[in-house]
Amino acid sequence: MAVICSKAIKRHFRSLLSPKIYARERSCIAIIANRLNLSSFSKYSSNNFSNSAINKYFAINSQVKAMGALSPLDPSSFSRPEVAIIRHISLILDVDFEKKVLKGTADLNFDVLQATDEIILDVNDLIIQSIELRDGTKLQYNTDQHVPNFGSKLSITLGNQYSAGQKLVIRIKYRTSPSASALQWLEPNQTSGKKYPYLFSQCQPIHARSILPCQDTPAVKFTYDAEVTAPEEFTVLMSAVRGENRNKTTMFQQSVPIPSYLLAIAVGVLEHRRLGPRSLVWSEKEEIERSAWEFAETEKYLEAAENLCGPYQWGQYDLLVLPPSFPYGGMENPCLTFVTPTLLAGDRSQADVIVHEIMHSWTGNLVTNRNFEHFWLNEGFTVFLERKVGASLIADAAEAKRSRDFHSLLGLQELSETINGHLGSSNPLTKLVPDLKGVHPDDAFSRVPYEKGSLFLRYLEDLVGGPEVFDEFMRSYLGNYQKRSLDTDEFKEYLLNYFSGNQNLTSVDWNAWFYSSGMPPIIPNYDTSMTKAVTELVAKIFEAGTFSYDDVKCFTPHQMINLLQELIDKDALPIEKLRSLGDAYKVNNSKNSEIIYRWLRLCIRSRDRTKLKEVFSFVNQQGRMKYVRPIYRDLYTWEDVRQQAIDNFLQNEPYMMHVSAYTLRKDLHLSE
Ligand SMILES: CC/C=C\C/C=C\C[C@@H](O)/C=C/C=C/C=C\[C@@H](O)CCCC(=O)O
Ligand SMILES: [Zn+2]
Repeated sequence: MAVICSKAIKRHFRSLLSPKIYARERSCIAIIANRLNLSSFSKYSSNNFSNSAINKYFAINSQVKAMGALSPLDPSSFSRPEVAIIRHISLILDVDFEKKVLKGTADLNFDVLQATDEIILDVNDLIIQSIELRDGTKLQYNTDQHVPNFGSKLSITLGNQYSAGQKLVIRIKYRTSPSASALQWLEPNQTSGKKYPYLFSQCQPIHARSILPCQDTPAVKFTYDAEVTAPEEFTVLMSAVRGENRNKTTMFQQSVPIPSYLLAIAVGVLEHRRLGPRSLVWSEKEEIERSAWEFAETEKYLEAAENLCGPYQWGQYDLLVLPPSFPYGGMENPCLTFVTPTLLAGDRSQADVIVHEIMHSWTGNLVTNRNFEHFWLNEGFTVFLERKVGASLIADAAEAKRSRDFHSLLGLQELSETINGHLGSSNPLTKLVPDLKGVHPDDAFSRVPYEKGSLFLRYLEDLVGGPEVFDEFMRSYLGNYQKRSLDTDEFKEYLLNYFSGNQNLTSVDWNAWFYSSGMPPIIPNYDTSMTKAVTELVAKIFEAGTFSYDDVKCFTPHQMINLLQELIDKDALPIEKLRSLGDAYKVNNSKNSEIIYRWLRLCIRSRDRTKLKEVFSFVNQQGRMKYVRPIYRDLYTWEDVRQQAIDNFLQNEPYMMHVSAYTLRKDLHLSE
């Protein structure tokens, strides 16, 4: 159908345009023809092909032309690192809370790899003031048409031909825009102290280009230093080792090469407490004691991680507890993990998020996906290692194995909800390695790379002989690819070479694992002893009408999560039954956000209107997308409250981070 459609569209344009224009636009028409679906085509092929349709064609045309400039190596970047690659960036930033802008000077240090007289970078929403060489020679530059969400291609003319092997430093003076997609500028009333504003960034996947002109692809890794000036009362933190602070200016140094998505900055009125020899926890004063208690075991996790993966290479490992609008559980910014305050459960039950972020110090941060189609190499490996390290903290070997398998089963449960519930099993975004041409990585984000990826590694581990051999392989892989980026094919080749005598690997259907949509082709034989009690209780819940705290009093917080998630996957319970379950199992007054989130979803599913106030207050008080997005999607399916959900979103949108507003608009069908 696609071929017929594409040929028909080409024929149609040929009949409409003059031969001269058709010849000029031919290659663009071919791209458009391959991208448009049949329903869009019918708009173009209607008999009264109006002026507005022609205008629309030219608008699409120039956008497709601009998108055609995206790199063949990374579908999310315009840059051309194969020509000249950034090795180091020196940044000078001035934080202006009044105007909500960063004023910056970036010295980009390149190694030229191919003869060239041009450098191409990614920018989004930046105001460029000047571009010059180190000797002050001004350079000409051009910013191409803006492609929504991808930004623009910035082409810099060097004036002279540079040859392979030469070094080149380009100085760019610029300003960010108040709407920079990587930055959230918080008003004082969005902070705990309510007195000072706050700034934080989220560059993953492709938002660094809204903070500085760069090669915004994880194929490129660079070291950086920075000098950041902010008003007196504020502390500036970055994804780097913090140096001295003089005259409102703080110095930073990151001497391990990082991809652009790991650049990070936070500026607020902050306090800190020591957690261990290489760790501080930072937050506003109001959260600092709770944070220091919740994350007190950080050094223990770091040591367990080092036992598995080798020495921690980043020097410092600090935590920053952000204001509630931070959109993720955690972000693995090097030297300084960013975390949501929803982790402050008061029982250390969300320590797995900290272990996850620590494991990124090896997988993701040292060994990095080449582009976001291979995101599973970051996240699947990290989840896999997180569960190994989590288990290694349990003294009893049999219990450790049971616990590892239990957490894998929880992951499988989330994967199943994502694939069978939310995305649909034929959705191409359920492939382990999706095609991201024309797809923004934020639109592709789901649990799939995390859980399908880690499950695949567990399948391989079982196949090659278990943890003893596979742990050795992991260390070899990490050593080989550290400070580099790779793709899925390179991983496969490395594994097959490493285990070259192992016949079991001949049975792996690589194509199915990497490129089939839906659930994984094979599910490992996990130990179900910790889910058994939950499965039995679920059966009882659907039969019995009465509940007692005795049913769950021996459950760990994660078994409680397992139970609620099981109920989410089943038919909605009648309201009265759900209410008495909530009272008996004391979920109504839980402090654990993982439990509250699932409980509120169950209440929505049972259409309990009396819980709506609590539901809206939960989504308005914190912005962790893992919670907020499924709740809004559930509310959208409840027709009677759909408009209320949309109104609530629109009212709160101005206080959300870019990525939250962007994805929620789609979840609520307010944008495509
Ligand atoms: C195949 C997937 C394709 C693209 C995804 C690439 C980037 C995803 C982008 O949207 C950014 C993700 C950032 C994630 C940061 C932290 C997460 O690990 C948090 C997980 C959810 C949570 O616990 O809140
Ligand atoms: Zn992660």
